[in-house]
Amino acid sequence: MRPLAHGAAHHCFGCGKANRSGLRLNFLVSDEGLIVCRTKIPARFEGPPGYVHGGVIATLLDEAMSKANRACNVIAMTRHLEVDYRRPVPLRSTIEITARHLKAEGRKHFCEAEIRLHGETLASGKALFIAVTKQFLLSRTKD
Ligand SMILES: CCCCCCCCCCCC(=O)SCCNC(=O)CCNC(=O)[C@H](O)C(C)(C)COP(=O)(O)OP(=O)(O)OC[C@H]1O[C@@H](n2cnc3c(N)ncnc32)[C@H](O)[C@@H]1OP(=O)(O)O
Repeated sequence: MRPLAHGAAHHCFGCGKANRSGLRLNFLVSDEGLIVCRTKIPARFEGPPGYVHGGVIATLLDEAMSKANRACNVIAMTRHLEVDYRRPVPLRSTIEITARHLKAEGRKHFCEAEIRLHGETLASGKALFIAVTKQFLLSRTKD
């Protein structure tokens, strides 16, 4: 596994190093394109007492899948996301988030992701991403 180089999105809520309120996730990538992130989610992202907020769980899955696209040199935005909340995700425990790019059909890219704790799958997700140009993605950065 090697560190996945990030793009220009330094303020990204998921991975931006300059976003002090964000999750500041770090991702690894394998030679086969598998994305892995091991992290502890701080208490400020609480939903149910002691557990991660469901919206944040969706963010973790979405972020990991977007990195799976990136590992394929694809810049894409999430068009459709589905999440299975199987078990609550505890705060402050080292969870493992994995994601992979499954297939592409034109601009459509299909990915899947999981969050695990001690080998048990707590949440999983699938998403459809649509490839966009860098110009489209950065078109609002000067506002
Ligand atoms: C600098 C580097 C930094 C790199 C930084 C990288 C940042 C990554 C961001 C991380 C992920 C995010 O959080 S992104 C943030 C959350 N997402 C968003 O805000 C996206 C908002 N949505 C949009 O702006 C737009 O919908 C787009 C751009 C995604 C797509 O618009 P579009 O180009 O008009 O395409 P659209 O027609 O809607 O859909 C394309 C195709 O998908 C099909 N399609 C649509 N929905 C479905 C569906 N549920 N199941 C199957 N297929 C579907 C359509 O039929 C169509 O098929 P066909 O007719 O073509 O066959």
